[in-house]
Amino acid sequence: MYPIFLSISGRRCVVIGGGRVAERKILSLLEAEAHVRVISPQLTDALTALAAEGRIDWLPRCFQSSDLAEALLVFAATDSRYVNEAVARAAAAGGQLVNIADAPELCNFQVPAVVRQGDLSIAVSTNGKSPALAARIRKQIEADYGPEYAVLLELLGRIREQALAGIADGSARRNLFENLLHEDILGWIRNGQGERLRSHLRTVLGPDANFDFSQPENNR
Ligand SMILES: C[C@@]1(CC(=O)O)c2cc3[nH]c(cc4nc(cc5[nH]c(cc(n2)[C@H]1CCC(=O)O)[C@@](C)(CC(=O)O)[C@@H]5CCC(=O)O)C(CC(=O)O)=C4CCC(=O)O)c(CCC(=O)O)c3CC(=O)O
Ligand SMILES: NC(=O)C1=CN([C@@H]2O[C@H](COP(=O)(O)OP(=O)(O)OC[C@H]3O[C@@H](n4cnc5c(N)ncnc54)[C@H](O)[C@@H]3O)[C@@H](O)[C@H]2O)C=CC1
Repeated sequence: MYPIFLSISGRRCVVIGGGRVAERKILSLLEAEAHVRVISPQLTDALTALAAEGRIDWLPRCFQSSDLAEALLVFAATDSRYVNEAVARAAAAGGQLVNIADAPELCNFQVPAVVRQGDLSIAVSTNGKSPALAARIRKQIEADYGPEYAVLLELLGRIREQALAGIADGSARRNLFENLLHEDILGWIRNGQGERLRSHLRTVLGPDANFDFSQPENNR
């Protein structure tokens, strides 16, 4: 398996089945701003509400192979092995990316367990050997990666954008990015030591740096 982070905003994703597993997949697709179409005779209450609000398209019927047209990603999450296999075959015929809920061997992509803090994402895969272990590891990681990572990334992202535009020398830029990551920087953010953080940034960026230092403190 080759790990990537995919931009699916505004892209059509088709989910066959509307039960508990389909619901979990659909909620994460909506978080990524996908255009979700669900094909299933029945939906969970949460999915029924999303369909009523127009946040997902619902075709209240059984799967037909023509349903996969224009889908970037295809998910089969029915309780019928036979239907899920038919979805896998139709997707393979169209060369599409497909996830089959009850058959890891028919998936050409699997959904990882994910920890998020702002722009930081940490994804865990067990290659289908134990989703329960993936979920356990996700919870352990979550305990170690608090909101200070989101604040730090927001800050580093802004500094990096300015450095990419303003510092022509690549090795000088790399040194700067390394030096920014002081071993105590997360602690300063976590503990609200804004003055200590700003003084470090001034040291690394230089006294003349024209940079707005306000965000990390406000974000706490
Ligand atoms: C191959 C894969 C395909 C895919 O779905 O992409 C797949 C397949 C199957 N899952 C099954 C069972 C469970 N799946 C979960 C939960 C999650 N499953 C997810 C991913 C994946 N599941 C992919 C592999 C990822 C990997 O291993 O790294 C997560 C990470 C992501 C997500 O789905 O969003 C999400 C946790 C999210 C989180 O908590 O962070 C739980 C726990 C629960 O429900 O709480 C159980 C019950 C406990 C257990 O069985 O371990 C079964 C057997 C069904 C049966 O018994 O019949 C199959 C089919 C089979 O194995 O044959
Ligand atoms: N990949 C994963 O993370 C997990 C996968 N599973 C597997 O996922 C499958 C689904 O599990 P649940 O969501 O709990 O089942 P469920 O019984 O809650 O939902 C099944 C859904 O499939 C729909 N359906 C049935 N036939 C259909 C057809 N011909 N066309 C379209 N939709 C159809 C039903 O209307 C229902 O909405 C099971 O095979 C289960 O073993 C279970 C747990 C986790």
